[in-house]
Amino acid sequence: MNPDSLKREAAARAVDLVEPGMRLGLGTGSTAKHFVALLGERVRAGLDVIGVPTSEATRADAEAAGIRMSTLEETPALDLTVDGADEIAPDLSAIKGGGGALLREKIVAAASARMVVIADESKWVETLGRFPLPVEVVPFGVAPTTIAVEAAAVAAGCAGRAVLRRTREGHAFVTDGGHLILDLALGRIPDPAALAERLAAVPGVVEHGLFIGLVRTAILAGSAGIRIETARAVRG
Ligand SMILES: O=C[C@H](O)[C@H](O)[C@H](O)COP(=O)(O)O
Repeated sequence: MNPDSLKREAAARAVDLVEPGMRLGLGTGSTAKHFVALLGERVRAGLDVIGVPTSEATRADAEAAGIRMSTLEETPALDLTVDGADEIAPDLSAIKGGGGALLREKIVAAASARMVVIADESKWVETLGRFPLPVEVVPFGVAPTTIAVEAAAVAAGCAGRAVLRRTREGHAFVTDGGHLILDLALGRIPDPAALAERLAAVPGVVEHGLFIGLVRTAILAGSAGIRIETARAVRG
């Protein structure tokens, strides 16, 4: 099965978790896109749910699929968020933000009683860090912020270059919130919690793509079928 079919399999399993009346956080990326499409099919067949999108791209997809949309202002507490991930470790800590949506994704996930990550099995890793960690920063002072982000990594026991994300056309990539993304290539993150704390303390950093203690369930699709991993204890 090709990776896109696996993503769809994982998304289909997550749709089975949706119950009538649920307030849903809708993730961003190629895997979450399958979830939105499949959810749309259920909605058009009569399922009543409300969705809060994690990006403008997802908002457009969800609206096109016929899903009733809301905002966190109108609906500040959500029942379930289903989103993709760039890497997931055995403790269900994750790296997100490959599509640049990490800030809204984290806000939506934190407002949800439950976060489920859907992915093909290639995203499962023993240790986070092979995927460059996205760090969302304000444009003002991006040069010193970049230096401080690299120093934060060293202080947290890892090291690597932070590179400004660019579009294919060579322009700086700008997030839905009007910020920039630094991709921090570390190879391996021995202590994600320590790195998260260090990055959060850097002036100019808006958010980082380490999701720690947020993911409750990971639905992983592989050639041998679906595997479900559940966090033992999250958020105390
Ligand atoms: O910013 C993007 C998100 O965090 C995505 O959920 C993540 O990059 C995974 O995307 P995909 O399902 O396309 O691999």
